[in-house]
Amino acid sequence: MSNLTPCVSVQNVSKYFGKQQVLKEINLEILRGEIFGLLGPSGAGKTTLVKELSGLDQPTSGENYLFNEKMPSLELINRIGYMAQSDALYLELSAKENIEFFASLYGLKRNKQKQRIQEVMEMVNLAEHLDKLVGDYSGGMKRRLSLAIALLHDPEILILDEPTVGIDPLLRKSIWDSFYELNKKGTTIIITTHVMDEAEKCDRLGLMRDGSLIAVGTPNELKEKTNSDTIEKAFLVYGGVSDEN
Ligand SMILES: Nc1ncnc2c1ncn2[C@@H]1O[C@H](COP(=O)(O)OP(=O)(O)OP(=O)(O)O)[C@@H](O)[C@H]1O
Repeated sequence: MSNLTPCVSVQNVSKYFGKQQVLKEINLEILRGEIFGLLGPSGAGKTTLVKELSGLDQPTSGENYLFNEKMPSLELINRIGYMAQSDALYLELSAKENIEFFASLYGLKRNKQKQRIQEVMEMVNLAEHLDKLVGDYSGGMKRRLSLAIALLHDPEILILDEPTVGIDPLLRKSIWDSFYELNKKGTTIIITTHVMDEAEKCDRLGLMRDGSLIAVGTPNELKEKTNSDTIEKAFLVYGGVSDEN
């Protein structure tokens, strides 16, 4: 649960790719210790926004701050864990070699590496598959390995771009259990999704459409304010689409 101190502040952020405006004057604060979900259809701008928060891209105008530091900031790299939508893994190497590579990038000390790698691989249920070539992993296994890599350095903010795509419901539940576990220990989690049941698991949600943040609140607030019994219906109301016809 959050302690009401913002750790992320998005201030008047707009982003253009050529002439296309994909983020439209976004203002948002994410609190320390919360699980914050960005929900919206494909193309809404979720990935663009989380990439900026991870320091991988920059706004055309406006500013993003993490821990009061303007992004992108090299100094913050070790405090952020980012899991991209597509896996950035070396298919011709084993999972162990992949994860060791990232552990060295993060500067994890040799004696700590082994223990930490074991911990995160157990968390995502892959400890038995450490020596397998990643090229032989299934899609879901690759997602889980990417998640393990994002967790390696025990980041204070974990930014996850559709982390459970291609993962079966049972494993999705166990991965969400790990998120809750990390969150209990104080990790702030920012997650993009277009899965409604996943949105319900977040402390607060930001609803995005066509580059705009159209509403922010707890799942219950969003439903109550729109007289809706589901987040999906609330989304339609905020988006200006009535579902009654
Ligand atoms: N590097 C880029 N160059 C040009 N256009 C881009 C680039 N990255 C994203 N876009 C465009 O920006 C818009 C928003 O894309 P973005 O990936 O942020 O959406 P999203 O909400 O994450 O969608 P999805 O759920 O499909 O990942 C899309 O129209 C996309 O085509």
